[in-house]
Amino acid sequence: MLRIAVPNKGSLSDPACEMLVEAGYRERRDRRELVLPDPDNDVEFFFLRPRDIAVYVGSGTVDVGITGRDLLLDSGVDAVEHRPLGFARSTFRFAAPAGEITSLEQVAGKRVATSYDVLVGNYLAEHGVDATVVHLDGAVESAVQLGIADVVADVVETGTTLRAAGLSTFGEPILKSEAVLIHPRGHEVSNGLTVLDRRLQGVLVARQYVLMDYDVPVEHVEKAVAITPGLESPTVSPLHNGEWVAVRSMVRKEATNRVMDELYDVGARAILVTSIHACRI
Ligand SMILES: Nc1ncnc2c1ncn2[C@@H]1O[C@H](COP(=O)(O)OP(=O)(O)OP(=O)(O)O)[C@@H](O)[C@H]1O
Ligand SMILES: O=P(O)(O)OC[C@H]1O[C@H](OP(=O)(O)OP(=O)(O)O)[C@H](O)[C@@H]1O
Ligand SMILES: [Mg+2]
Repeated sequence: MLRIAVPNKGSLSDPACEMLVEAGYRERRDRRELVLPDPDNDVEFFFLRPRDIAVYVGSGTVDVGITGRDLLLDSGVDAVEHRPLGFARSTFRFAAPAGEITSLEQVAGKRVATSYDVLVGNYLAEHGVDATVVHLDGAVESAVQLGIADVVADVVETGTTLRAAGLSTFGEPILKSEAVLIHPRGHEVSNGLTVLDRRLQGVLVARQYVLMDYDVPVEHVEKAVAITPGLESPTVSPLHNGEWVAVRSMVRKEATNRVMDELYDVGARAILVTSIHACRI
């Protein structure tokens, strides 16, 4: 039975649970439930603090987990990323009062407040910057105003929290993060993990693609399929009226309207778009 660690709180928790349900796993009914057996799918879920998940996975006490790339790197444990999961996207950045500190070099000798000491300490060391890391549990944006630090290093999504605290980012992002599926380093990939991974990949593809159907005159079919090449190759079916064919293809969701316009321009008609509920690629 595959043991899977899932965040029980915070930004990662709800989208992780939604993704697992979409992938066909059992749903947690009560947020206080910490262990959820799912014998039908031969897995068992453990709901753990997001920051602890890499520690459990690294120690091999659970087989696989969902956490943030930033949390994985900050944990310093022997676990590796198996697949990015496309949610809880953020950057990890330095910030300081607008105009006061504008480059990484200027961080030398300063105090940097963060909840991610290892991540920040490693980054500073790699860039030859000698600074003091001040550990805080959260709400680090207030650290400068309250005088405990000169700079903060934290998760930035929209930047609203930083702006509200009068801080501006500077330097390159330390990291681009998102939720990731992780497993212990050097671990043989089990059949259970392969199935979980394929299911999650199915959810990602179903979210990223739509199915597009259209009719096109035979003489324009090559131009049309060049616009919708699909993953392998589009399906082209005969129509009762032999001068036309029907085409079905997967198209990236964000390109839907551009592709429909282009198809229309080459003579396609009756262009229909449907969402993909589930898939195995
Ligand atoms: N606003 C956000 N947008 C996207 N991802 C975020 C955001 N805030 C935190 N994260 C991600 O969530 C993970 C942090 O987990 P953490 O336990 O700190 O949750 P949290 O969302 O900060 O909740 P809480 O502060 O209530 O515990 C990291 O991977 C981080 O990148
Ligand atoms: O760029 P934004 O869209 O404003 O989002 C980023 C903020 O979200 C998270 O904070 P959270 O609410 O989890 O509080 P915390 O600092 O206590 O973890 C993160 O730590 C940032 O503070
Ligand atoms: Mg937080």
